[in-house]
Amino acid sequence: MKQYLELLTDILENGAQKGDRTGTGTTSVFGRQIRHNLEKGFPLLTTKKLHFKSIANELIWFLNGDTNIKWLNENGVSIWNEWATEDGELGPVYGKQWTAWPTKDGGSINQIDYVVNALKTNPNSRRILFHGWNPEYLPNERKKPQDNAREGLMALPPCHLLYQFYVANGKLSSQLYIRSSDSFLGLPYNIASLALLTHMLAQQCDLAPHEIVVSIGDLHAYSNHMSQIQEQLTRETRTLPQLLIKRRPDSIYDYRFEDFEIVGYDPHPSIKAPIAV
Ligand SMILES: Nc1nc(=O)c2c([nH]1)NC[C@@H]1CN(c3ccc(C(=O)N[C@@H](CCC(=O)O)C(=O)O)cc3)CN21
Ligand SMILES: O=c1ccn([C@H]2C[C@H](O)[C@@H](COP(=O)(O)O)O2)c(=O)[nH]1
Repeated sequence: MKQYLELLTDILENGAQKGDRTGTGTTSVFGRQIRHNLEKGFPLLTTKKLHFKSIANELIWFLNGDTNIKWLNENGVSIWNEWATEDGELGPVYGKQWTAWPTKDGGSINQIDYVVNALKTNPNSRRILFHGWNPEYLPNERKKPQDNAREGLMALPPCHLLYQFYVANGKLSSQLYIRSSDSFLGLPYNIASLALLTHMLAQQCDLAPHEIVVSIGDLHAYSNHMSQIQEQLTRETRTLPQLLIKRRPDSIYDYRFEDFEIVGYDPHPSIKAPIAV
C-alpha cells in the first residue's frame, strides 16, 4: 500500500487550495488511480490502525438496503452518525439505490442481484456494474444533510458511486469510481470495502479474487488533517494481512461480521482526525 502514501505525497506536492462545502478548506488534485492485486494480501492500511468492523458492517448494511443508522450503531459503527436525522434516517443513500433503485411505476430494481446474476451467467459481459448516482434524489448542497434527509433526499450524494466488475480466466477484478475522496479518513475505508466486496462476490460466483482498481475524481486532504498526514508519511509500510472468509453464506446478502477474520494485521497505531461534516 505504498501507493496510498504516494497519493498523499502527490496531494501535498501538486494540490491546489480549494474551499469546500463543509467550510474546512482542502488541498486537492483531480483524477488519480490506485491498483492492488488481492493475491498479495488484503489492502487494510498498515501505516495506521483501521477499524475493520466499521468497514465490514457498513458494507453488510449497504447490501441489506438499510439507510438508517440504528443497525450500524447497534453493531458498533458510528461513522454515519453526524449526517443522520434524530430518527437515524439518511434518506435514499447507497443501500437504497444499490438494492431498490426506484422505478417510475412504483417498483424497484435490485442492482446487486443483476451483478451477481451477470457474473454467474454472462461473465464476459462488459455491462457488469451498479451505481448509486440517482439524480432524482440528490440533496440540495446549500441545505444541511439532515434537512435533505427529512425531505426524502439523500443526506449526502454517493462518493463511491460506480462499481464495475470484470472476469477473465476465472478471476474477478473490480473498479470503483469515487467522485470525491477524503484522502485521510474516507479513502482507506473505500479501498478496503471494495476489496471485501470483491472477495464476497468472488466466493458467491466461484471466481478467484484478482485486482481492484480505485479511480478518483477530486482527491483531497482537509486542512485540519495536515499534521496527521505528515505523521503517517513518516511511517514504514508493513506486510499486509490476509482475509479469511470462514463460511460460504447462501447469498451475497447473508454475510455477517463473524464470517470474516483478518489474519496477521500488525498496523502502526491509529491516528485521530476530525471529520468534516
Ligand atoms: N468528510 C467526510 N469524509 C468521509 O470520509 C466521509 C464523510 N465525510 N461522510 C460520509 C462518510 C462517513 N465516512 C467516515 C466517517 C468517519 C470516519 C472516521 O472517523 N474514522 C476513524 C475511526 C472511526 C471508527 O471506525 O469508529 C478513523 O480513524 O479511521 C471514517 C469514514 C466516510 N464518509
Ligand atoms: O465513502 C466516502 C464518503 C464520503 N467521502 C468524503 C469525500 C468528501 O470529503 C465528503 C463528501 O463531501 P462532498 O461535498 O459531497 O464531496 O466525504 C469519502 O471520502 N468516502
